[in-house]
Amino acid sequence: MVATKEQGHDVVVAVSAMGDTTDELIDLANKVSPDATAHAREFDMLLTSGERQSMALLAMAINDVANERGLAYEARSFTGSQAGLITDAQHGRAKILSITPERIQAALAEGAIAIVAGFQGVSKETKDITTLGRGGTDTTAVALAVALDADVCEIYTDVDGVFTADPRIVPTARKLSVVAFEEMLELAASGAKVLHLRSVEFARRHSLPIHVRSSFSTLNGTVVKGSIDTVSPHGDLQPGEEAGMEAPIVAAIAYDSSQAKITVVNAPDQVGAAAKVFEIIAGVGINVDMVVQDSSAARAGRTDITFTLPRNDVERAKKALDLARAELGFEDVDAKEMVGKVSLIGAGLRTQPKKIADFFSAIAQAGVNIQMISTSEVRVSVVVDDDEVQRAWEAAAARFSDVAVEKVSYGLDTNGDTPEIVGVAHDRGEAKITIAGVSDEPGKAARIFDTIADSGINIDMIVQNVSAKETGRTDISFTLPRADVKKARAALADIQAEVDFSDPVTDEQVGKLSIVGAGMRTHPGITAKFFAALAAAGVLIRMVSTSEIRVSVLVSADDLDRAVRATHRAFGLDSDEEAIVYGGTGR
Ligand SMILES: Nc1ncnc2c1ncn2[C@@H]1O[C@H](COP(=O)(O)OP(=O)(O)O)[C@@H](O)[C@H]1O
Ligand SMILES: N[C@@H](CC(=O)OP(=O)(O)O)C(=O)O
Repeated sequence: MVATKEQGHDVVVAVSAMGDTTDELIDLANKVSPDATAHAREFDMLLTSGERQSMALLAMAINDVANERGLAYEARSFTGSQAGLITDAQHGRAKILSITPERIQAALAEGAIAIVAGFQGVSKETKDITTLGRGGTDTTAVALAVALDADVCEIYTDVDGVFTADPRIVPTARKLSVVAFEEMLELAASGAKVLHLRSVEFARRHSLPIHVRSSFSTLNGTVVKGSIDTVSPHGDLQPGEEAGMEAPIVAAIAYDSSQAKITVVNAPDQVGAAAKVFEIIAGVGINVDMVVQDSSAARAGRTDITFTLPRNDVERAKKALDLARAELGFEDVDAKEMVGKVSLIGAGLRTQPKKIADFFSAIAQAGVNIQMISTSEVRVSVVVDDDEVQRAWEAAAARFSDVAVEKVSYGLDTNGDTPEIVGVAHDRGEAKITIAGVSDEPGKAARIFDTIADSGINIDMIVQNVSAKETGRTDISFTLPRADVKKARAALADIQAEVDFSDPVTDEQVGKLSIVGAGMRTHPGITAKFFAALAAAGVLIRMVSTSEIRVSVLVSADDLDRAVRATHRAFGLDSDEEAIVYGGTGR
């Protein structure tokens, strides 16, 4: 900081709490009150004190250095509220509405270093102190950088940058020098906690580069910048003025009617089954797009694996799979040549699930049945019958009026230079809920996810796999933060009779593993390679979901670390040197 200031730059610093301070404050609150978080206003007031300690102490330390060296500047600390960070009134997960950083600008104009307490703001409506949610200091830093029109936002952490995997799990992970915004979004959303998801989203909206680097060394870290997405508009995505700086944005509704879908019906649910299916497909040079698989306890050791692919490749894929029927032990290959995909493209979709629910409900109201779902931070896609694509798209476009509408076609972009994947991320904080026996009619998924969204729960993976068997029933599975399981079950119980499904089954012993990279759009066989690595490590895949540039699988919690290492190795990401983790837990 001092060095940067001495180079003639204006410097604003956002600080987090020291060490385990935030966790200690939470423990303290729990000792005083049995249900501390119920006192939402006071809980937030308490938690913001950790950052206030850091900012004041840091300002003193810098001022001492300046005095000692006879330098002509000072450091001044500001709370989030003093820095003009205006939020909505949702305690514990407040969203930034606007920033009016006049006091910071005045301090800079007087030559001071401004130090701002991270992770906090003040509610526009109630004037109460709010917090942005755990890890929110990254978001404070990026938001301030945007508001102050800074050249770059540097995020200091306890590793040298963003690595190809968490260096705590994979010591031979490699540091990436540059990562595109969409790739970083997928990594952060998949558990790479080195950057807070919301901070990446914020930076992407405003095209502000982030430099992730170590607090303990002066090495260059990782720069997050640039877009790989040719479909989604990027740059200055602007939400409506009232909605605030983090409001979800729907930038486009896209559709593609050149797809086909194949379901491998009743495959044995055992290690290596999915790997074999995709090895066969990759072997005939076909690139798959969406993949879903969900093994539910109700299916007694059997699972369906469904994927979409270019229509021209269907016959070839079906033939190749049929030849391997005996080896693979599945019952049937069901090919549907005429399906299409409708996608909602935008920003902040996952952290504000209401938009996803709206999308499903618009399609349901048009009487169109959803056959497959895939979700990511920047895109939600559904597969529907080809002759209903147009209708589904029109309904969605009407619901999200004022948005750009695009027609995109499926295909490979041919830039072969991109690496297959940039990294592997993992997450141990999720649980899986399966709702079996949902009748396969328009509107059911919409009702379920609308209810979950109303409880303020962010859903992660969603898999709905319409079985080729004519049962008229489907299973819907999704993953969510483990802490929200109780709330979700209560919400589901309320609509169980109305929507009509069997008792939801919860599994908390799960871990999620994802591979991320723009390269998977150009390299066929990535899914096969991923699944083969898991099979070789003896890891059973329990659920699969994909986005354009990510493949995620759910595995047993006990298998997670092993699975991460095996995958990292299989994609040739291991480095000869061990990464340095500088200690400290940084909470
Ligand atoms: N792909 C990754 N690259 C770098 N670090 C990662 C990655 N995935 C997970 N991490 C973890 O993120 C940690 C840094 O995040 P965090 O502790 O939240 O930082 P801070 O407390 O400094 O904000 C690292 O110590 C590392 O274990
Ligand atoms: N202190 C807050 C905010 C924060 O950003 O923390 P960290 O930088 O340690 O992730 C928390 O623990 O959530």
